[in-house]
Amino acid sequence: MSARILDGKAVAARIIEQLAQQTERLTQAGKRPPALAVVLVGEDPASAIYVRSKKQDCAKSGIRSISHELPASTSQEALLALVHSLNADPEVDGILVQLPLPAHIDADAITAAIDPAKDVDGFHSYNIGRLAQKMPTLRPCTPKGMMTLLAETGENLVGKDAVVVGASNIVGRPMALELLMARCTVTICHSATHDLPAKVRGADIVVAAVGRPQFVKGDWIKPGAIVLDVGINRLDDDRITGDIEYEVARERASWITPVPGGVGPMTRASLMENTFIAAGHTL
Ligand SMILES: Nc1nc(=O)c2c([nH]1)NC[C@@H]1CN(c3ccc(C(=O)N[C@@H](CCC(=O)O)C(=O)O)cc3)C=[N+]21
Ligand SMILES: [Mg+2]
Repeated sequence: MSARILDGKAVAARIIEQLAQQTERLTQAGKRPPALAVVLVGEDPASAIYVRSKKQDCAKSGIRSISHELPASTSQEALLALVHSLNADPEVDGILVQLPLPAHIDADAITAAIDPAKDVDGFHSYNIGRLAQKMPTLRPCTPKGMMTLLAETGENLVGKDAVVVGASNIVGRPMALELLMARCTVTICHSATHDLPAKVRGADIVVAAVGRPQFVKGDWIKPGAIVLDVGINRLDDDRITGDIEYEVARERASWITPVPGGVGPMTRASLMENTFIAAGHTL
């Protein structure tokens, strides 16, 4: 069997097209479009590329993007002051501070300073806590995008065994909470997990979010499993590859996300959706 492809790029384009129609209706009704403040500190080339694509997504969605590009030498106090002013600005609905931040800045303190109602990344403890209590508010973008892709499969998720490989605050943990809310039985694996292959072999749904190329081997995949690959690993020749051994995995999976063109574009589409929600609109 060869897996069906979960085409994140196509699904994301459809979501953004629908948001564009919604903005059109808002502006025709005399309302302002949703506004997203994007804060970039320093010159990390990957971050600069991501921020540029987020601005393009805003343009396509009709969202106003407000860009703040600060030097790498920016102090923690100056960045906190910017966050506080964006929190207080009624023209700003969503705030995204691009990660990673320079080492001299405490990223957790910045995340905590963002008004939870404007936290379109869904990283703030309040938003994570709401998700943990199955009363989600703004949901972390990458997990949210993966849940949208799972819905695209049309499969009933209830009772499925899900294995999340990677336990980060921004992907693995919130993805486990999303899958739990969808009534999967969830196992979170991390660097201290014993016999990872056995855990993955039992999974109906596999999520790989470890940030190491081809870390999850294709022959660990249970035949018929749904496979979601969060990895964006840049190779020496500038191509990108996922966390899963794709060529082998796709011969066993029922559905699989490609890299690129899978989870990444869905993260960005979810960010646009969250900006609408933060602006007080329903989708
Ligand atoms: N505050 C904050 N929020 C984030 O959501 C955030 C962040 N910081 N820092 C960096 C990571 C990474 N991330 C990606 C989003 C989309 C793609 C994406 O669209 N990837 C495309 C293209 C990949 C490429 O060619 O480089 C794809 O997978 O097809 C990748 C990576 C968001 N992040
Ligand atoms: Mg995000």
